[in-house]
Amino acid sequence: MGKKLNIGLFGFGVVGQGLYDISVSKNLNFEFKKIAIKDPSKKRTLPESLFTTDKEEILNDPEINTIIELINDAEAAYEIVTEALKKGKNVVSANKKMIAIHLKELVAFQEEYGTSLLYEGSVCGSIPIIRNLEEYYDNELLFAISGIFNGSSNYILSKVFNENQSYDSALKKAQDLGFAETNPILDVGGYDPKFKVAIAAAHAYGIFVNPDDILNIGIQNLNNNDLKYAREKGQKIKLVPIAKKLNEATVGIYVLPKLVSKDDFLFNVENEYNGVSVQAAFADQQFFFGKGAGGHPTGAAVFSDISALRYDYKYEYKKAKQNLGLSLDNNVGIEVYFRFNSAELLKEINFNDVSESYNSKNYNYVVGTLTIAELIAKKEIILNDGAFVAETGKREVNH
Ligand SMILES: NC(=O)C1=CN([C@@H]2O[C@H](COP(=O)(O)OP(=O)(O)OC[C@H]3O[C@@H](n4cnc5c(N)ncnc54)[C@H](OP(=O)(O)O)[C@@H]3O)[C@@H](O)[C@H]2O)C=CC1
Ligand SMILES: N[C@@H](CC=O)C(=O)O
Repeated sequence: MGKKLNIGLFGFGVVGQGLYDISVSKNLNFEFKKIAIKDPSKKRTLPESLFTTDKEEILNDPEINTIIELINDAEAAYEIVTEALKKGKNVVSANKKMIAIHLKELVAFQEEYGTSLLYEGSVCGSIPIIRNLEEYYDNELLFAISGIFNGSSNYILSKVFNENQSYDSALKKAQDLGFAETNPILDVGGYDPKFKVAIAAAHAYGIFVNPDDILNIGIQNLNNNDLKYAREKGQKIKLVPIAKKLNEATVGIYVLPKLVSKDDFLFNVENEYNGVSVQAAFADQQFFFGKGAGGHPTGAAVFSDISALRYDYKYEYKKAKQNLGLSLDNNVGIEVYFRFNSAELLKEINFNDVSESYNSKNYNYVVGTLTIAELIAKKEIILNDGAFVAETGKREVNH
């Protein structure tokens, strides 16, 4: 049955409540001793005596040996998680922003204080990708890991593409269903999948990358012309993060919308579902599919981490310990569909070549190749123009 866990839970929102619902369905020898929340005036589904707004009441309780951090504030989460690890408490978190920004330091804290931090729910909700990267692919050379890592933006894309709903109403539904981050620009702007791919890259390649160095352009400027372009080509638009090995020394990591064809597994990943494609040297391509957002799917991943802590499970960061010496390189060439409003913007963008160009009063685009570094340099003016960029995925461009 494993050792008894006395749990201090932080956060009783979508995921916290989802976790609680799951926990009452099975006796795993753990108990929620206290739950920290922010707003004491909110109505709760559990007795008031279980709740506190004082984090120290939990962190200083010697009986509480396990902290589950499920709050919607990355900075406060960092304080809670580091204090818990330093006090010898094991932690489960689903806070991808906090983990991606601080991962290197969090690994060091685990080693220094002999504690364990697990975060399966932080990457692609219910899909057990971190444990698979850690345990199953520990000795496998990985060429790439990519897919759909954000439930909200995929939900929006499904609704606008398949059901002709408006972008705004689809976003509102994703928020109402509890899929979206408190600030939804994290979802639609590609920040959330960037945090997730940065975490996955640490386990796939042993590199700890500052998320600020990774390109993220999302679906925030998508319009009907972009949808029409994809439909005419029999394709769909998906928001796709990728981490891919470029050579013996470098890895390319970025998040961009992508035009995907019927023969791509991602084509049929709809709504809040996520899909993770792993391209490995010997196993070849493998595909993981499951719900990427929502209280119960994410709660299930958190529940599995809690269960693993009963047996003192820790990530070993095996790829990082292999000292592969890999680093991020943004000098990656890609082909993009680039729809823009102002001709001035196009003049600012350094394309290596342009294979297709269309101009009319209300719709202008080019298809051409450029580097991720160029998109990073011009990201602000691209977004301010209302331009939309999507990788075509058709041409492998040498870098
Ligand atoms: N929703 C999803 O599908 C998924 C979410 N995640 C991640 O899980 C985490 C939680 O998300 P979610 O449940 O959706 O968020 P919610 O907004 O639904 O809930 C957040 C909870 O955190 C509490 N809270 C906020 N600040 C503090 C604080 N300083 N101390 C104590 N409690 C605090 C809130 O309290 P109060 O109730 O008083 O407002 C609330 O109960 C986030 O990191 C998110 O990115 C990960 C995967 C999927
Ligand atoms: N906002 C996130 C929640 C899960 O990580 C998403 O939509 O995927």
